[in-house]
Amino acid sequence: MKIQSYDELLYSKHRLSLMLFLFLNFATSLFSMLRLHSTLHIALTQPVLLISVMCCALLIWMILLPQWKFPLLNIVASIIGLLWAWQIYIKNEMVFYFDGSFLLISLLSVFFIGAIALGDHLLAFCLHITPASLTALLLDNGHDTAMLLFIIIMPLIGFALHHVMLRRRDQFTRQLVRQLYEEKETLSDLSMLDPLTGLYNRRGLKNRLDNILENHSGSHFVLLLDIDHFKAYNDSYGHAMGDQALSRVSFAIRDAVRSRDIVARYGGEEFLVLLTNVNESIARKLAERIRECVLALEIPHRNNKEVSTHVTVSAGFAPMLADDFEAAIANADRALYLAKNRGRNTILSAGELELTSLRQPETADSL
Ligand SMILES: Nc1nc2c(ncn2[C@@H]2O[C@H](COP(=O)(O)OP(=O)(O)OP(=O)(O)O)[C@@H](O)[C@H]2O)c(=O)[nH]1
Repeated sequence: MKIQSYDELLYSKHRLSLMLFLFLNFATSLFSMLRLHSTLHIALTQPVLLISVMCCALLIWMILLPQWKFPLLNIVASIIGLLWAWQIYIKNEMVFYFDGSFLLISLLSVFFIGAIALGDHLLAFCLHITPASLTALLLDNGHDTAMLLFIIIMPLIGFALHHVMLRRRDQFTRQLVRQLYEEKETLSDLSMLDPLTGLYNRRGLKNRLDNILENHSGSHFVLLLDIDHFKAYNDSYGHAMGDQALSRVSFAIRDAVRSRDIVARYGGEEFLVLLTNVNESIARKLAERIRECVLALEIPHRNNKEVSTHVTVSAGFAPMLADDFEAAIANADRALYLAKNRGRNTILSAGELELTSLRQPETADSL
């Protein structure tokens, strides 16, 4: 789960709270109307009518437009709180004998709705209960002030504590989600790297390639490099020294190219460099620079005598035409094969390969 989806979860909780709040107020207002008619035979009061119409309209709106964002909880809570305060004021005038119980019951019903629907929303809860609480305290004229204050203050303390706990839990969950997400990213990054050389592996290369093909439309070249006589190197210096040589060569390759080029370990002692936004002459210069840098490492290689006394690489490169990566690799591989045949420590392009194959029939004709 990402932070965004956690926020979406919180938002849907917020939306449900608002819907429950509207429903409870709508039901209470209807109940209040029915009682007024049946027992006291008094006409409908304006605040109750407004509450029922407003709640009903908002509920229908929310049901019909589920995708609509409704950051309305605080506003709706304060408006309905004011309307209930108005209703308490009007109804208080109609109560014949004042014994304080009407105010207590009215206040309790306002708190009851707030407690059920706004338990997780301290501000909305306070906005909802404040008008009714102040109205009840004013109308009470000091008769039952202690009882009213008790009814007001106790839930407030409870909700404030509950709110602090919720905030902590929320912070903890956010931190946990963020941490898990970062760890997932790290693991995903690691799964794209070759542990010995720190270069991209095939998976990482594929990932970067997709990215490049999506965002850069320039001309790209694929360069395949292979360490010369590496089997012989392993045989005479041992596998551990072979690993060290591989690691040093990979650093040299990374250093020789530009930061925007993608360097990957493509096979055991084979490397692939994706040269982005280059023409053939720059691609050749970069390949040549790699060859020189590897040679300049001066890693002794006594079984490479026909080429050098140090570790060398051969390379073949080819343009990536029409974003066809596989075709470019196949062409670069053929050029690499020919570079090996031409004595190693050599660089050849796919273009030169074609020229060579064109010249061969000519040579045959002249013979
Ligand atoms: N030390 C070490 N050796 C490796 C690793 N991966 C591949 N190799 C060795 O690289 C050698 C590749 O040998 P070959 O494919 O025969 O090619 P080569 O000896 O380099 O000869 P040419 O490519 O024709 O110059 C094999 O001996 C593999 O064991 C590795 O991670 N560490």
